[in-house]
Amino acid sequence: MHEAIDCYKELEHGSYGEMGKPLVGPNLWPSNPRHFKVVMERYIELCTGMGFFWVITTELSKKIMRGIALALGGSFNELEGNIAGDPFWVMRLIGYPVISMENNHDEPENDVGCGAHTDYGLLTLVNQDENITALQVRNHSGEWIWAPSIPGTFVCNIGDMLKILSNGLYESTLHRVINRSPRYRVSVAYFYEPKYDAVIEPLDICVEKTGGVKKLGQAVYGKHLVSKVTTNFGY
Ligand SMILES: O=C(O)CCC(=O)C(=O)O
Ligand SMILES: [Fe+2]
Repeated sequence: MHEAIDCYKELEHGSYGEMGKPLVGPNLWPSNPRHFKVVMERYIELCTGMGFFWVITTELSKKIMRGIALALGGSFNELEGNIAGDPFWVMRLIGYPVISMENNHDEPENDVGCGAHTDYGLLTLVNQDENITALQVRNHSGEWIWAPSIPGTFVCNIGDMLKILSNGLYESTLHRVINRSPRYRVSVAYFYEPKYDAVIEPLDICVEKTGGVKKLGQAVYGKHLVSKVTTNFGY
């Protein structure tokens, strides 16, 4: 079980037609604490790198994507333009309550804070609560391994869209959260995504590296997002 505040890049009326409709309108920022909106917008700006020229910004996700583009054998801006020239983003502030032992067995109840899933977009930067190890990722051998928090770092997850672009060279890693600690755990997950209407398909350079055959079909990012979100939160 978990509780979360989700914020999405706000779309304007009419942008991206029918596909954009679920994301039209402003985020409902809590008024308490008072500076919450300002702080979160700055955090998002630092992660996205879309600040105005007079505002210092780190361009963190863009720089990581440039490193990935070079590592895949492309030009530094291979993943920009029609792919992520105008990136979409999602931000989740997540709280994982302390588990309950109310069933009078020694087995904890509701200890799965977030079920096994892959992230939808390009890259996720997870800022974890220090001193609570709760995030697990599944490795190649199918084992769940813990991803402990390392102070001053993010855990970076590859998303479904980067798996397609790389023709499967990169895996969108399955992960889940199990909070068995006696403390409420908080994490801040920032999702760096393609352009909302980007048509994502394997890059030629990656197809060449993987035997010349496209192993994965194309996807329209916005449609993938909406279908995942509406099935994940089906209430
Ligand atoms: O809380 C975490 O460490 C991970 C959260 C997560 O995987 C997600 O929100 O997609
Ligand atoms: Fe995730």
